[in-house]
Formats: sequence, structure tokens, C-alpha cells
Amino acid sequence: MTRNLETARIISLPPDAFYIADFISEDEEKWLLQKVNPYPSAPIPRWTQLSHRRLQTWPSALTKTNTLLDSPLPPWLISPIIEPRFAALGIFDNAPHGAPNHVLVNEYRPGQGIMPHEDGTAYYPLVATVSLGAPIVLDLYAKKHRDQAAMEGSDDSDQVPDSGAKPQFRILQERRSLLITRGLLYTEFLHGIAESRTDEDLGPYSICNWPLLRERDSFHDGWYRRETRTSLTYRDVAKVAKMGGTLKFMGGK
Ligand SMILES: O=C(O)CCC(=O)C(=O)O
Ligand SMILES: [Fe+2]
Repeated sequence: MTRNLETARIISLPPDAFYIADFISEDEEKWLLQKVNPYPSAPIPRWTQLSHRRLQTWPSALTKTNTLLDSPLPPWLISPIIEPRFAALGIFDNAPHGAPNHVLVNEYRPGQGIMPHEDGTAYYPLVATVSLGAPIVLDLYAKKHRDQAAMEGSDDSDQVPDSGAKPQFRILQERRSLLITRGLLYTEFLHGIAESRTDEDLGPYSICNWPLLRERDSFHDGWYRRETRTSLTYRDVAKVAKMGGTLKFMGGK
């Protein structure tokens, strides 16, 4: 990864996390939100309603064996985010395909969130997240290790934090920002977003990327009311099946 990115490192976190407050412009944000929610309705309804958020999966969902059927991302997810910006920062240079091939779009309305989870081995261990619309706090929890889970009498696959457990770290993602998490932070931590109508206790001691924020002043009361926040999460799926192969298989040749 290039030197440029080092100035964006969140130094209080285990390796590695990077935060760039002003990654896209206001016009680009507006344009991307229109692409996510085309007026009056998408030609193909892209949203899947989940219990606590809405989700779009581009270019398509992974198969049961975590394989991506090879197909390009739509142009609006490529330019300007992947080309030229990710490329200039060398973000995916070491990933198997040298660039992201999969994007999950999440939308959270006030009160919605996502349970602490890990993204797992289907992806190269790096996620680059562009935030749109409003700020939100991402909570990080160290995974429980086998011995700890055993001591607590839970089965050893139970790495999920107890409900009500305090996150170990909190990252504030402003609208128009980029957050990159990779390496140990990807493999050894769970991440989640609280199902809350406010984000509170915001300050230099509780928010680990505080020095890198664009609009610290707007958080000086220590809280804000949630508004609809959309995320574009870019990843590289390791296993890709060429369509040609599938067609040949279907044609019996
Ligand atoms: O919306 C986000 O920033 C997090 C989404 C997430 O964790 C996921 O889609 O796996
Ligand atoms: Fe995730």
C-alpha cells in the first residue's frame, strides 16, 4: 500500500484501519444516492429487505460455495471510486484480483443496525467502505478465543459478544468518507452497528478516528440523531467462476 495512505491510518487501532474523511464530493454523494435509489423505481428492484436494514448485492449474490459468477460491476460503482481513486491509493494491489469485484450496499434508517459479525473467508481480508447520507458509528469487538468461550461454558464456536457488551473500539464514519479495514482487524474482530436512533458518548477518548474527522465541531455536543445512512462496501471475492465455464457445463459440452 502506498505512503499516501499512511497519513490516514487510525493509529489507536490494531493493524490495519485507515480513514479518509473527504473521499468523495457532495455532488458525487448525491449522484451515488440516486444510482442506489433510482427515481421513481429501479428497472429491477435491487433491494432485499432484511429485518434491520436493506441490502443490494452487486453484481450478484455469491453461490452456496461462496463463489462469484464472473460479471462486471456496474459503471457507477467503478468510476470514480475504484478508478481512479482506489487505484491511486493502491488499496487492492495485494488482493487476488487487484481490484474489488463485489459490492454490498447497506441502508440503515434511524433505529436500524447490524449485529456484530465477521465478514469471513469468502473475501480477501480487506473491506473499503464509502459512507453516504449521514454519519454512523461502527463498533468493534475482539473475537472471544476458544479458551475464553470454554471458561464461560459456551461452545467454542461462540465468539459473539454478550448482548449489551461494550465495544472495544468505535469508529465514526462521516458521510462522504472512506474506511478501510484489513488484516488483523478483519480477521480477529467482529464489527456491528447498534440499533439506535442516536449515537452518543462521542469524543476524542471514545472515537478512535477522532483526529481524522472532517467535522469534529458538529459532534461537539457528544451526540447526534441518526438519519438514513447508506454504505457501499467494496470487497474482492476470492473464488470467481467464469460464465463461459458455466454455459459449457449447461450445454453438456
Ligand atoms: O454498513 C456498514 O458499514 C457495515 C456493513 C457490513 O458490515 C457488511 O455488509 O458486512
Ligand atoms: Fe460486515
